[in-house]
Amino acid sequence: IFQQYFPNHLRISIETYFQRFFSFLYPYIQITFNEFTGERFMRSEAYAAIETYLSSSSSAQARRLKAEIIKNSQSLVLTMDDNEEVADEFEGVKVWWASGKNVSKTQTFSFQPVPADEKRYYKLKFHKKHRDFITGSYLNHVMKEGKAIKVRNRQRKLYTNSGSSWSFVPFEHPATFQKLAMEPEKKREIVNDLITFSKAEEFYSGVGRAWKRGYLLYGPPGTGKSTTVAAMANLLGYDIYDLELTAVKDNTELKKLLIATSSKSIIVIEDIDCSVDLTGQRGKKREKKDIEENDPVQKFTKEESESRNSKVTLSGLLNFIDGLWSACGGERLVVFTTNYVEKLDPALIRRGRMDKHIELSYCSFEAFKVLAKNYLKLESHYLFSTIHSLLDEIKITPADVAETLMPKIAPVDAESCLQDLILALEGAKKQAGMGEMYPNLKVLRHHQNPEKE
Ligand SMILES: Nc1ncnc2c1ncn2[C@@H]1O[C@H](COP(=O)(O)OP(=O)(O)OP(=O)(O)O)[C@@H](O)[C@H]1O
Ligand SMILES: [Mg+2]
Repeated sequence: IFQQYFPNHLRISIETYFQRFFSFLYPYIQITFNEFTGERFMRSEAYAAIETYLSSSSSAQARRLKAEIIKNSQSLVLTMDDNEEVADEFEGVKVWWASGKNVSKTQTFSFQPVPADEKRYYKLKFHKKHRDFITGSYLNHVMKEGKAIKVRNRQRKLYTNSGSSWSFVPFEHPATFQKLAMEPEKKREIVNDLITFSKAEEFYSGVGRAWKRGYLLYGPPGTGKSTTVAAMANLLGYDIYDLELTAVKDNTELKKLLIATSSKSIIVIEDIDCSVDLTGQRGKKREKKDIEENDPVQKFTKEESESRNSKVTLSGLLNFIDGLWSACGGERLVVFTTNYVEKLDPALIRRGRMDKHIELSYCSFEAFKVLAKNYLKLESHYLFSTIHSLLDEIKITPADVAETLMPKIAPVDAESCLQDLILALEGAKKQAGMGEMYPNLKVLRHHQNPEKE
């Protein structure tokens, strides 16, 4: 009726006045965040951040939810369904979020049903007196929090290098510091160091250093070096880049790999002493240093040609650790593990490159108690005192202790496991004694049955 009886120009001005009048009375402001903006196939970053941000409050408030599987089919995430509304409060200001979708049918002729083109959006509604606060601090908070939740929820990855690129599998190692057999004091120190590092972005930029930290884990085989790396990744929620140096062609490829790593990650080089020929390279490095003092240009060309036709060198590795870091931002840990710390070049492990040196050693009684609790659910036992005095005398790795404590029959018989451990320790003690008496005698290890010896 309105369209029929009012002339066109009158209709437009009535509509405009009506809208003005309405917005004068209506005290709220709305902002729409569309899922797709501009390029049809680029999902809006803001929309994704809002979706994750709202997933926590919406699962408590909304009546209709959408479920989605993330983390490699392991956990469900709930977000609000279309046309739902949830309220949120930030620093005492209340806002409302509503979800919705616009459906536009595509006009193509086909016998098969064409899926409708759905455009989802979130609408934010707030009182107009909070305009500056909402468009400033509140939306910043939403974006930041949304991204942080996404990082927490993501499936973490374990990368390995193949050629000059990384390939990955989901990282699902269950190791935690809680379960790690180590003196409590040392454990606390490492955990504090890691957490301080992960929160120290401002400190690092304040003192003008790249946000990275180097750890050197050393100790005999089976003392938990690799397990500690996994526990570090789990504690901080980082990805792991397991760098196999022997598979890297040259220094250039090493740099390429480095640049391709992401922020919030641990770059591990296991058994660093076996990866590069450090003694050989040290000689070369000295020679190079002499040249450098005499003729910098000649030194440069020599290094260039060396890096092009040889394998990874010590100097390449050193550049890898500190040369390029400042260029690619973000937090990173570099971890080296080795069985022979004394074999390493001092240049490689000086402070500033490897900031923290952690020795992982044979199993102490404190460490044993953690293992007994993990494997046998034992807090105390009358055999503990015997084990305590044996552990003070005998060097045995946590891996060997863990092996004796592994349940071999069901139901678990804790006492027989502890007896096994005592036998193993006594066997080792006997061996050590024989070794002292006959230093040239090679004794085979029979942990389970020392009588055989
Ligand atoms: N400190 C520890 N706490 C708990 N478990 C441990 C510890 N040390 C070793 N283990 C157990 O022993 C096994 C071997 O440990 P891990 O691979 O971490 O040793 P490693 O020090 O990396 O040895 P390698 O030098 O041979 O690489 C692990 O599966 C783990 O279960
Ligand atoms: Mg290891």
